[in-house]
Amino acid sequence: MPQLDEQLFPSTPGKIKIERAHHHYTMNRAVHRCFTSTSTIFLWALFLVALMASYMSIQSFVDSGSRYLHHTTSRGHGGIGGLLWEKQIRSSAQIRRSNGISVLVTGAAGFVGTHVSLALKKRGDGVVGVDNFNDYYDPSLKKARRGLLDSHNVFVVEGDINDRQLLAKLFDVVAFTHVMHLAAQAGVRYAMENPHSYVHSNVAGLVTLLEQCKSADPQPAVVWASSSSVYGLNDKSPFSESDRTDQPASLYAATKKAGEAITHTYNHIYGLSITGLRFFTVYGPWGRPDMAYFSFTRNILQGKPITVYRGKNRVDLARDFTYIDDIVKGCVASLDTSGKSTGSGGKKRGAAPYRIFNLGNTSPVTVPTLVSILEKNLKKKAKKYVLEMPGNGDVPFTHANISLARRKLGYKPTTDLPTGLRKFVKWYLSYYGYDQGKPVNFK
Ligand SMILES: O=C(O)[C@H]1O[C@H](OP(=O)(O)OP(=O)(O)OC[C@H]2O[C@@H](n3ccc(=O)[nH]c3=O)[C@H](O)[C@@H]2O)[C@H](O)[C@@H](O)[C@H]1O
Repeated sequence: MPQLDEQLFPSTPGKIKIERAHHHYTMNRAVHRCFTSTSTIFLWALFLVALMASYMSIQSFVDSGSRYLHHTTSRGHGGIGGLLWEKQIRSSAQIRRSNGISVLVTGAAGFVGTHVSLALKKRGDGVVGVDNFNDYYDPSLKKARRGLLDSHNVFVVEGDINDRQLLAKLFDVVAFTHVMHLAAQAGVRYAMENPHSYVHSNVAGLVTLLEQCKSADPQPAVVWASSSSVYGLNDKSPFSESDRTDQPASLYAATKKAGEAITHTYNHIYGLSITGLRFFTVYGPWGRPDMAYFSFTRNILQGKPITVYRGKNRVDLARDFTYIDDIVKGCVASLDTSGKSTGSGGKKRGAAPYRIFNLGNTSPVTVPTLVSILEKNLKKKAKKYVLEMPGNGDVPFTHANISLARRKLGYKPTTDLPTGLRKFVKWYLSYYGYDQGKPVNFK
C-alpha cells in the first residue's frame, strides 16, 4: 500500500525547486522564439496560469513546513493550518466503508489511543489523531507509536487539547461524527508530584474540547476515558456504575470524577451525546512505562529491585487488570452505539444519551501474582521489596461489574492476565531489542 508521503508529496522539496528553475529557463527561450504567433500566445497564457498555480502550491508547501525536515506539525514549526496540512487531515479522515464514521482521537499517540485509532482505521473509518507528546514518560515511545499510525495512514497532529484555535481548525476541515477523547494526565501516584498537570489536561483540556464539540455543527458524539479510580474508597465489590464515587483517593481520581460531572453538564445544557468509560488498569503491548507491569518487567530484566506495595494487615493489593484488545472492543462498541448529539449552533434540540460503563475484566489478580507471572515469562526472579502501601492515592483493590457494558455494548473480555502478559512480554523483548536477556538496542 502506498505511504501517505508518496500520495501527497511529489518528491523532495529540493526536487521541486529544480523543476521550478527549469520552468523559468524554458519559458524565457520560448518567449523569444514564439511570442509573435497568436496561436502560441494562447498556449503560453495557459502555461503561465499553470506556472502560477505551481508557484502557489510551492508557497503553500513552504508555509506548511516540511515533514522531511522535522517530523512534527506543531504551529511552532509553521505546520498547522497550511494547505498541505489540511490535505493530510482530510485524507486521514476519509471514510472507506459504508456507514463509516470519522473520529477525532485525542491522545492518539498514547497507549489506548494508538490501539483504538488502528482498529478504527483498519475497518475503514476516518481517523485524525491529536497528541501533545509530553514527557510524562519517554516520548520516544509515543513517537514510535506515531510511526506505527503513520504506516497505517493515520495522521497525528502535534498539539494540545487546550489549544482552542487548533481544535476549531480541525473541525473546520473535518465534520467529525465522533470524538474519542483519550488525552489525559494518567497515573495515580504522580498526582502528588505534579497536581497541576492533572487540572491542565483532565479538567481544563476537557472543557476546551467540550466547548468545541458543543459549537460544532453537526455536533459529534463524545466517548471519553474515565477511570476505575473514581470508585475510590468504595468497598462494595464488584464495583457497579451506580455505586458511590464521591470518595476519591487521589487527585487523579478526583479529576476523572470531575470529568464525569463536567460531561454531564454539556449533555444536559447542549445536547452532546456522552459516553464515559471507566477503564480498569489497562495493560498490553505498546503500554505505558509508568505502570507497574511495565516498570516491573524493565527492572526484572535489568536486575534492579522492584517495590511491591501491600495493604493494611498484610493484605495483598489487587487489580482487575484488563487487556488492551478487550478495551479496544469496548471503545469501538461505545462509538457504534453512542447515539447522536442533538444540539446545533450551541443550542440543545432534545435529550441526548449520557452513559457510563465499566470496562474491566471481572477477575482481580494480586500484585504478587502479577510479579510471579512476569518472572515465569521473563525466566528471571525479581528482587522484591515489600512495602506497606504509602498514603499516595492507591486503593486496595478494584473489581468491575461489567453487566451493563455486556448488555448495552456486547462487551465481553476474553483475555486473562497470563495470556495478556505473555503477549506484552513478547512485544517488550522485541521492541527493546532483547537478545537472550540482554538489551541489544535500547530505544
Ligand atoms: O484503573 C485505572 O483507572 C487506573 O489504572 C492504573 O492505575 P493503577 O491501578 O494504580 O496501576 P499501576 O500503576 O500499574 O499499579 C498497579 C498495582 O501495582 C501496585 N504498584 C505499583 C507500582 C509499584 O512500584 N509497586 C506496586 O506495588 C499499585 O499499588 C497497584 O496496586 C493507571 O496507571 C491509571 O492511570 C488509571 O487508569
